[in-house]
Amino acid sequence: MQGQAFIPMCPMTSADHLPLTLPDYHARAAEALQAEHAAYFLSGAGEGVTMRSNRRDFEAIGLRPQVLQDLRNGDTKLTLFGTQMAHPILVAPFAYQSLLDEGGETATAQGATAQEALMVLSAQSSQPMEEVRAQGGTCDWFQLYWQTNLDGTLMLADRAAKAGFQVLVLTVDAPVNGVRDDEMRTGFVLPDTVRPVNLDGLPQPVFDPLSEDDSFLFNRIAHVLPRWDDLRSFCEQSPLPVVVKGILTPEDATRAVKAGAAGVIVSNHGARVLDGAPSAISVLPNIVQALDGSVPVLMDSGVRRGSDVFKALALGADAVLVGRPVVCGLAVAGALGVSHVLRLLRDELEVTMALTGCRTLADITPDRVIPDAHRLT
Ligand SMILES: Cc1cc2nc3c(=O)[nH]c(=O)nc-3n(C[C@H](O)[C@H](O)[C@H](O)COP(=O)(O)O)c2cc1C
Ligand SMILES: CCCCCCC(=O)C(=O)O
Repeated sequence: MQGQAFIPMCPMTSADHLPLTLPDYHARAAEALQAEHAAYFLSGAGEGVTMRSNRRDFEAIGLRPQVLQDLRNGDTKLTLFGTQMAHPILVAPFAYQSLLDEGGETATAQGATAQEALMVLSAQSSQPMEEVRAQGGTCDWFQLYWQTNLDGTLMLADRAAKAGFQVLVLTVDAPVNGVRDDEMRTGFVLPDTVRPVNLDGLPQPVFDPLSEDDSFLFNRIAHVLPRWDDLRSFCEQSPLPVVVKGILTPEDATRAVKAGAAGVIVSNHGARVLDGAPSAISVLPNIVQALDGSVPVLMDSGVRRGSDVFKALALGADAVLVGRPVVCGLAVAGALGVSHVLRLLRDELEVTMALTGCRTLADITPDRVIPDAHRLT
């Protein structure tokens, strides 16, 4: 053997190796999913303008190293709504998880629990909320959309409270689906085996089949869409604190808090709704400033590395949520994949903290980042 090159029996190509990074998970998921499922889970609205901004604007933010800091006894802990959490990375609510892995939302909850990551269950879950909760663990928040009227929305909220969820997330940025070019091209439809089971029995909007209105949306759907007064009534009567998800301007953030929101999530829904909307990270600082510490501010959309978590925290977020990374973890390796992507994000956050001299989350202040790194010399 001496002097001979070692030739492995089974040479590993880049596609063969175990997924080691989040981009590996993304590549594997894109390859493994049927085209129409990849379109639903991985692509965004329109031509992907907002999708690209979500990444570009994170990448434009630089990090300021800090050396020789005392990092002993550091941690990534925080408290949100009275609950202590090991780190600030939450699993975003996303629909129809059984399309990705037969374990569905339960598998995601297991992976999240293994990493002490709080999970937000989507109302569009493919498994009953009680079954997912029955696993125990960290699936403690429930996300819902407005359900036609206040009674329907409260019905779902009361059921979530009875199931033991602790916080409700009301998503307000998708009163209608975005225009999803890729879904249209691939013809995505839900198969008969997967449906939003938690919505069974809730009021459905009644449309007049004989109406001659020429705009289906404005004339026949708008009357069941929520307005600010509805948010106020819901916050007043909700059995649990309500966090409003899908805020992109300081005006809407302030209005949501005035209406009773216990927190807001700055988000463009992972670029799935309004193509052309700004990235969440670019609007975060102004929203944080407008709310001035009155309620917790979370953010999502485009978080792909632990350093992105760090950047969002430096710009004022209390915590972040991740969607696609968990989608990919679940699609590639079920609960184990979810756990692995969350571990990678946690580790990267810790490494970023160490290299910027931050011992705790409180040390991650705005001066640790360079907002527009490309313009600075
Ligand atoms: C396939 C898919 C389904 C989603 N379903 C929901 C949902 O049911 N409710 C909701 O509030 N947000 C939903 N979202 C948006 C996520 O909660 C989150 O805002 C977004 O994924 C964050 O962006 P990221 O994927 O870039 O991390 C969904 C996202 C994806 C990718
Ligand atoms: C009217 C919007 C329902 C969408 C449910 C799932 C979701 O939020 C998504 O992004 O897809």
